[in-house]
Amino acid sequence: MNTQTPSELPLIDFNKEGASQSFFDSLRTFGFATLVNHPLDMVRVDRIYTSWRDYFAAGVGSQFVMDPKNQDGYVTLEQAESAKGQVLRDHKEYFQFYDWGRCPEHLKEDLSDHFQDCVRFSATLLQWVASHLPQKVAESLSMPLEEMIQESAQSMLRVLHYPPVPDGSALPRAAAHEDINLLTILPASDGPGLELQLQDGKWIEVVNRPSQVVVNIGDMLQEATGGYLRSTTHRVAATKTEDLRRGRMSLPLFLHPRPDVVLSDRYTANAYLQQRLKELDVI
Ligand SMILES: O=C(O)CCC(=O)C(=O)O
Ligand SMILES: [Fe+2]
Repeated sequence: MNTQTPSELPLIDFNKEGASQSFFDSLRTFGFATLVNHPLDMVRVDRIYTSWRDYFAAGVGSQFVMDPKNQDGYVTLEQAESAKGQVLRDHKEYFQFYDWGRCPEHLKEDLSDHFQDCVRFSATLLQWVASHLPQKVAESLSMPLEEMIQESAQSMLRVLHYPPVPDGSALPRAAAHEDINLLTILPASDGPGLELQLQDGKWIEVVNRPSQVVVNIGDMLQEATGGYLRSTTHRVAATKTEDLRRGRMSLPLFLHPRPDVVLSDRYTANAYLQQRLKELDVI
């Protein structure tokens, strides 16, 4: 029997019979799954990239600077997080959008519509995950997975801009890290660079197809399933100079449970999040 992990992510058709099983298997093997024919509007995603690229280029007004208490708003290159254990900051700027949070009026409709679509889509994906968990793991959950996100004000959409990296510089775009949340919904970026780490330590490319959406497991889902579903280390690491000379946009939706949701004997979602934000030095 070949027990080696395959080295390429399968491309899963969201509407095909058996999609939920393929999705689950891919998450279990890679911590990542790639879907096509999904319900997200990719024309809108492209529009978001174009309008936000212009918005960042023009300079973000001080009224939108990130508020450390609420976490909504714009984070500058100088304030950007560094991945856990890293010294260098990631070379990125971003805007953290919550459905209750601040947003420039002319950019709000697309962002808000995309946010709502992602949350609806995620509920289906969480049902898919739940339907394939071994009984013992399913029974250990404090509540059904899709209930954990109902009425959650914590889910966050991040409009990310990685500016061109100067030739010869070693600035990381996004250094190796794991996501904190339950699931991350990542529609295709406008350029390559995303890589994930297999369990044997090898890095593989997450091929960037314009129509796809990538879904990955975050640490909270790992915690809630007692490690049955693992959150996978990933990074944005363009290696070609021509890619680094170009900026890059991406739009991850970090799906969070309500703060009071019990993830495990050790953590509520809120206790977990506060601990991780402290480690990242953002609070
Ligand atoms: O930009 C990307 O493609 C991925 C970003 C990412 O992993 C993150 O922001 O957590
Ligand atoms: Fe990530």
